[in-house]
Amino acid sequence: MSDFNYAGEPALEAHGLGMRYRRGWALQDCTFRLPAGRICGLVGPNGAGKTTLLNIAAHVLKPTQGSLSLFGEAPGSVESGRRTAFLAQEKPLFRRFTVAETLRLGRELNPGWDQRAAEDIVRAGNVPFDAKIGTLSGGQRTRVAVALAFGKRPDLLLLDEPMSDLDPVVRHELMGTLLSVAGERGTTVMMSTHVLAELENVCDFLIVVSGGGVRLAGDVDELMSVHTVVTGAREGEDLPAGLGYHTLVETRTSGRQFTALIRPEGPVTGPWGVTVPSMEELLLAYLRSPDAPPLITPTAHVQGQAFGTRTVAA
Ligand SMILES: Nc1ncnc2c1ncn2[C@@H]1O[C@H](COP(=O)(O)OP(=O)(O)OP(=O)(O)O)[C@@H](O)[C@H]1O
Repeated sequence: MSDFNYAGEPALEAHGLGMRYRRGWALQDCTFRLPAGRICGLVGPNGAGKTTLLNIAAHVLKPTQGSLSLFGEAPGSVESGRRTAFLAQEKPLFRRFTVAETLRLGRELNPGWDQRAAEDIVRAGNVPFDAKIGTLSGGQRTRVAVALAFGKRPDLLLLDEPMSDLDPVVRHELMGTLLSVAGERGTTVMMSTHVLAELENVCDFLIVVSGGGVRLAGDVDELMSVHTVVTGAREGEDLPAGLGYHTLVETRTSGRQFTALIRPEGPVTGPWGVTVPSMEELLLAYLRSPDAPPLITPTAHVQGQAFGTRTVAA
């Protein structure tokens, strides 16, 4: 995709967003936008602030600083509530309700409810409609929660590690459903996960948070196009001097070899092998190097963005 979508309404936009708990700041100075219609992977180490960010977007938490808007509206507004569905890690469902009663509640609470989509998701997992939620396995409960979220026909789906208790086959199937439903309806998805391999071929947008800040954000093709993996021989104990001309995200050495993920600042010249990183390589490099200079690409860039986040030319 070379024609990046800069224009159009952002589904989610954060300005100087910060959240302080008693123990300290969980998020600080987060500024980025997620354009509508994107499938966004939200990645970061444990305690990075992913759940906090999703909880602010879902109006579960109120930020300490800054603001976040969903389709231009505050998270608590009727309009953004109607357009957004949140699948939290805990999946709070009424244990005494049956599956059918749970879906009926979804139908009563949501004017645009899609009963068929919700039922199809439940049926695909052979979950009995007359079973009480409290008697279901963790994975079956997750399936019902996914059905509730999809049945709402949201414009924005916020998913906090949604598939963590699902077996690999079900995970794959529900991910496929997620993609096809989102593709059909143009739903924006923001999904936190630790399973990096799962994001490849699924996400077209990435946000990496670490230590409470945004380290990387943007369109996947854009991000790939400004990073390069370089491999070559070390010079004595040091990396080749020419590498220092570029922005180094991560360097690793093994024996006399080095591998580096760089953001080239010009032609990469030298006796080195040069390859395009995979999404997993890119994400791992940023996760392993929390001190790498942050990068917010134009698709994720908010007008008047604070100094300290570097942008690349369009
Ligand atoms: N209710 C709370 N009270 C105090 N501190 C909290 C609270 N919730 C989260 N934190 C702290 O805020 C930081 C960010 O937590 P958060 O749950 O947002 O991270 P995360 O990226 O979702 O982590 P994980 O990948 O482990 O789910 C952590 O240091 C956590 O201990």
